[in-house]
Amino acid sequence: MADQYAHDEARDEPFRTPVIRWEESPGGPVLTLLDQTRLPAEEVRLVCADVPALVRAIQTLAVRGAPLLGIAGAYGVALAAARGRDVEEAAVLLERSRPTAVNLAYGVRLAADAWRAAAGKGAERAAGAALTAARELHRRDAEASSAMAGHGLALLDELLPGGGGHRILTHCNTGALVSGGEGTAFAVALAAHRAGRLRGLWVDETRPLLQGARLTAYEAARNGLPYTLLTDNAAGSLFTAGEVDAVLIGADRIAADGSVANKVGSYPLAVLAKYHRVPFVVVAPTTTIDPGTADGASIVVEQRPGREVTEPPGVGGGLVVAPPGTRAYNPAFDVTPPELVTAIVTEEGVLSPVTGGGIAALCARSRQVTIS
Ligand SMILES: CSC[C@@H](O)[C@@H](O)C(=O)COP(=O)(O)O
Repeated sequence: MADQYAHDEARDEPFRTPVIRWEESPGGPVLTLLDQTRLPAEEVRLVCADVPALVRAIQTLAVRGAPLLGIAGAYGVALAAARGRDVEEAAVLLERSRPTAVNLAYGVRLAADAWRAAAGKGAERAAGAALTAARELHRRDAEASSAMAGHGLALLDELLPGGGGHRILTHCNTGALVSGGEGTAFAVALAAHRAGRLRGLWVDETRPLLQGARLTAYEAARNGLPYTLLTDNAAGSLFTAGEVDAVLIGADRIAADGSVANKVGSYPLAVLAKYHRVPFVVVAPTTTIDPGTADGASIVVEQRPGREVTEPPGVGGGLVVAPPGTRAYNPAFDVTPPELVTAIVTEEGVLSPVTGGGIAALCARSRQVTIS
């Protein structure tokens, strides 16, 4: 079955449009985003001149993925401050725009705290402080990416000592499109590829919005990874065929007990992995760990419009796949309990999710903003 992997020619050019960038324009500062709803067809630049535009971009998933949502949220606060808008109101709007990825609240609060701390020094200094906080988060996320890639590859090599190269299954999109750097789970696969130790990357298409097919396959192709796309419901047959050595996913929120919220479809993969004795590894920066959420049941899972299922926007545009009036269940995420998670790779090292106290202690040490 190894021949099924597609070997694409390496195409190393960067995205034509930055994933996220603060820019000065004649009308004032703007936030420039790569519109992820238009990928892979075209790389289109989306310009947000105010917070309502950024909130729309977040809710339509033009900008998405936990670490990038944090960075976008922080820049959003800086944008409101720089444009003389009501920063407290902007922070609330941004934080509420999507509920599950804790990074969004983290980024918003980081920049808002910096703005508040400098508020006594005048509007300009306070706006500058918010922007500095956003830039610092952006930079730290890039550093976290490379650290996670290193720790993740070392873990894979330890868990899978055979010399034949790793066959990794991944879900959703966790690469450069969601991060200040090269991402989370995808960055580990990329590091394995660069080290000559990636035999193949299995990419779940990730229904209904197809982040795997549209975005991960796009990033894999651009980086010359040996990858193969599959429908989400084909994963079971891959495990049965012994074609998966490890599952690598990202996370949107990790509760203090080690429960992991990630793109819907992650939990079934964890169950499959457990049954087939395959490591299930979560790769996430410490900003995704939330000591303020006690357990998996306390994680708020975003419910998205049923229309995304009955008329999937990424599938042929306007294609209707169910009879008119069909109700659809469309949670954006599911929660994997800690006992199904082999390890959590962070920039600080590898954690065991069964030591929930250890996770909370790590958060307390590494975070400047507490989310509760
Ligand atoms: C590093 S990304 C981890 C998660 O944010 C990712 O797997 C995911 O679930 C993203 O969901 P999305 O709804 O596309 O924002």
